[in-house]
Amino acid sequence: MATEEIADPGPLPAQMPDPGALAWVRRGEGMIGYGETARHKATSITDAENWWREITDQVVVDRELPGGDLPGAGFVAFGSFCFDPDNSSSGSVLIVPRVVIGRRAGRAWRTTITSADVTIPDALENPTQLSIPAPGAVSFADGKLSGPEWEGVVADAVTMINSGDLDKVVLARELIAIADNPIDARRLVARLAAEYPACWTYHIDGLVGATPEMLIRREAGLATSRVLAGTIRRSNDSDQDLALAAALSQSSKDLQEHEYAVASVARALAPYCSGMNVPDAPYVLELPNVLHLATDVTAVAAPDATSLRMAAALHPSAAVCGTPTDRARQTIAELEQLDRDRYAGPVGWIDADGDGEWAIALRCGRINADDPHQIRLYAGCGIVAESDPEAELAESVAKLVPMRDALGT
Ligand SMILES: C=C(O[C@@H]1C=C(C(=O)O)C=C[C@H]1O)C(=O)O
Repeated sequence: MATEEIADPGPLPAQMPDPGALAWVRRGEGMIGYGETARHKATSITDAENWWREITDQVVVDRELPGGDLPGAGFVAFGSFCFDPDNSSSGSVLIVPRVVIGRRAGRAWRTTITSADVTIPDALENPTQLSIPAPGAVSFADGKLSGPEWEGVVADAVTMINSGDLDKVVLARELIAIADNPIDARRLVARLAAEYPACWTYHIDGLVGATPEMLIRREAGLATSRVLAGTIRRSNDSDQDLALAAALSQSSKDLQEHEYAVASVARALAPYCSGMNVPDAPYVLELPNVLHLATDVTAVAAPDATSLRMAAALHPSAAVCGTPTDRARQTIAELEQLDRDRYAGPVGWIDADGDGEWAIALRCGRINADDPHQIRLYAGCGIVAESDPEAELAESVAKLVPMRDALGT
């Protein structure tokens, strides 16, 4: 394995040489990976962490980035995990690419990772950006449930919350997009990264999206988690958006939903950290399509608490599952009628020191590996006692906008 400093490569999404290339991009920084040195089909996040420890022990480092450590500039794996392996036909994966092109803090690098006798094909050595075909006309079909049927499921959840031991449950729905031409993840990555620079845009093994929610980032011993819960659709008018932001930050329904999510993160993180800071009140995170209540939790990570270990402890947080966790997970399995696949699971990367970023795979879709004309899009909403099914459906529609737009002409 060798890392060298390179001249600024330009926009990272334009560095993806083939539709399978891996991407992790935010505000122009991040990494593109291509080729595959190793792939691990993980049975759980903990299993992935064990595998990663084993292979990092075997790595021979020929060259490191001169002048210090930049997280990610070296041996890395990209990963994507199922939301609930017990209720999915899909699996989780950790991929070590052959080549990584990265940019961070004004520096750019190229890492080459090969196992003993693997040579890097020329096409991967010198990626040339071909013109990427547009998906053409795209039509949308409901998944198992239509919008009104999903509203019925939300109403059932509200009834359960009001009569039982469940406080909050996150219910999701899917939309199937069918395109005239095969859907190329590179085009989606480029568009999402341009439109949603504050989000983490990713592509790993057919799962592509731009998420605003960071489950856990570990960097040089500092752990950070961005918790989101409580959402309002934006208008097209900035004065009205200000009023909406004020309403959101005072809405007791949204504040309660948010509080459940923050408490679940703080509780799960506590055994792995010291000096945790949990702000008293959320701020409003503005995205082009929606406003979210947001809280950034920070803490000092214990030396052996790798980013994957903390992700295993945090997943599933109340932002994507509910409260109490087990009861919410069971309710999702009973009511949702959806294979969440890797939607709402951790997605991100880890380096040899255990630093890394694991976001929650939201605002995303999974390209059908057998038929790349199809992609399944997902969106979910936190349901609490005061939730209104019609408003939740509208919220899910707003959350589908980034992917729908990225697929558009
Ligand atoms: C579940 C999703 O989003 C989550 C649910 C939110 C909510 O209900 O307000 C807000 C952000 C996310 O934590 C999604 O985008 O699919």
